[in-house]
Amino acid sequence: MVHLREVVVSAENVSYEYPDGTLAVKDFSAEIRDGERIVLLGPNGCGKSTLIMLLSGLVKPKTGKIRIFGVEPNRNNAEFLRRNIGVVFQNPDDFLFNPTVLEELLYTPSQLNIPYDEAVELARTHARKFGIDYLLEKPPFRLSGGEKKKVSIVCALMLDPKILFLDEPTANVDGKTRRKIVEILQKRNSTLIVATHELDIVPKIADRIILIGMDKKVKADGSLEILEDHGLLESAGVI
Ligand SMILES: Nc1ncnc2c1ncn2[C@@H]1O[C@H](COP(=O)(O)OP(=O)(O)OP(=O)(O)O)[C@@H](O)[C@H]1O
Repeated sequence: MVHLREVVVSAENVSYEYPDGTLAVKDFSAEIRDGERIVLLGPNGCGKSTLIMLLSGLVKPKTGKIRIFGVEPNRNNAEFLRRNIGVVFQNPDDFLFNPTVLEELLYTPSQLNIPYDEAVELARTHARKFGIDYLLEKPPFRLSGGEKKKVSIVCALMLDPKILFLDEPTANVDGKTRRKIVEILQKRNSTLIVATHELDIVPKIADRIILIGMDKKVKADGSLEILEDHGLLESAGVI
C-alpha cells in the first residue's frame, strides 16, 4: 500500500479579487503534501504572487477555503503558522525594514519570544552558512538587490520552517547568486512552494509543477514532464 504524506496546504475553489476589482486568482484548488517541492509556473500577472500570499495564510481568500496544517489561518493560530512557515517576497524592499541585517534576522525570533542569545547564535550560524556574515552590521537598504534577496531567504530560513514559500527567488540576481540560491533550495527537505516564470530553475528545485495560464486558470498540475509539452507551455504564456 502506498503511504501518502499528510496534506500541509489545501486550497478549495479559492478566488481573490483586489479592492479595485482586479481578479487575481480564479477558482484555484490544490492539495500540497508534506515534503513536496512545487513550482507555481505562469506568465506575468497570472496570480502567482497573490497565490503565495493566499497559500501562506497572509491574505484571506474572497471565496473558497485555504487550510494550512489542516486549519484555516486565523488570529488564534497566527503564531503557530509564523513559527512553521517562511515566506520570501518578490521584492525584498517590501520586507526589509530593520536598521541592520542582524536585527532583520532577529526580528521573527524576537516576535516569537526566542531568547536573544539563542537567536543571535542562530543568526550568526545561518549568516556564515549562506555567506552573508560580512553583511550583518550593514543597513539592509544599502545592500545590492542580490544581497537583499539572500538576506530575505536567510530570514525565512532562520527557524527552519516546515513550509517555505518563495516568490521569484532568482529574479534579478547574477549567475553566482542564482547558483547559491538554487543550492540552498536543493538542500531543503521540507515543503517548498516557489512562484517563478523562469523555466530553467524548475527542474533543479521542483518535483511538481502547477501551471497557470494568462487567463488565471490552472492549465496543468503534475510532474516535470509538463516542461516537455511545449504546446502547453506556449498556450499558458511561459514560452
Ligand atoms: N495591489 C493590487 N491591486 C490591484 N491589482 C493587483 C494588485 N496586485 C496585483 N494585482 C493584479 O492581480 C493580478 C495578479 O497579480 P500577481 O502579482 O499575483 O501576478 P504574478 O503572476 O505574480 O505576476 P508577476 O510574474 O508579474 O510577478 C494581475 O492582474 C495584477 O495586475
